[in-house]
Amino acid sequence: MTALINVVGAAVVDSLEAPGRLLVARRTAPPRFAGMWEFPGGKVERGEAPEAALHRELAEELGIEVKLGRELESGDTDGWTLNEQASMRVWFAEVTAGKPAPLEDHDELRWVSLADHEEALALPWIPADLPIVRALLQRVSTPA
Ligand SMILES: Nc1nc2c([nH]c(=O)n2[C@H]2C[C@H](O)[C@@H](COP(=O)(O)OP(=O)(O)OP(=O)(O)O)O2)c(=O)[nH]1
Repeated sequence: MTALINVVGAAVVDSLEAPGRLLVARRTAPPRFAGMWEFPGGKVERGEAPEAALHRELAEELGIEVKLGRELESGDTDGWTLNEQASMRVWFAEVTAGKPAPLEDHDELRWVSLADHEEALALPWIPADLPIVRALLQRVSTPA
């Protein structure tokens, strides 16, 4: 699929080398997504590289700088399908500066276990994110 809207998201983990926890964020808007959990990130702007968009969104929304790790491959160059119009590419990331805070678009951040899959899966995620979360949990429990 060729997405009209390109979204980028971060799987912020405590350590890229040995991920044990994942940082998840609860949205405040729009109403259909408010209260649901997601990967922090947002839309890529015209002329912007996806990785640059992700750094920008993480600085704006959480006040952090990150080092990006590998991409969570979806099998599609556009990334993971969110709906008929939008796809999201997701990268692993580790905080290099700042302490994550819900500055914009979120009212709660939470570090969840990557070992106890139920902790992450029990959250009310944006429904389109669930296959991504499952793939991520699978990915981190399978050594490269
Ligand atoms: N950031 C993010 N957006 C997601 C996820 N899952 C999902 O379906 N989406 C959708 C929600 C939105 O329709 C779209 C991303 O839009 P956004 O509102 O986060 O983008 P943005 O920060 O650039 O904000 P704006 O341009 O709408 O003001 O992708 C996810 O895990 N993270």
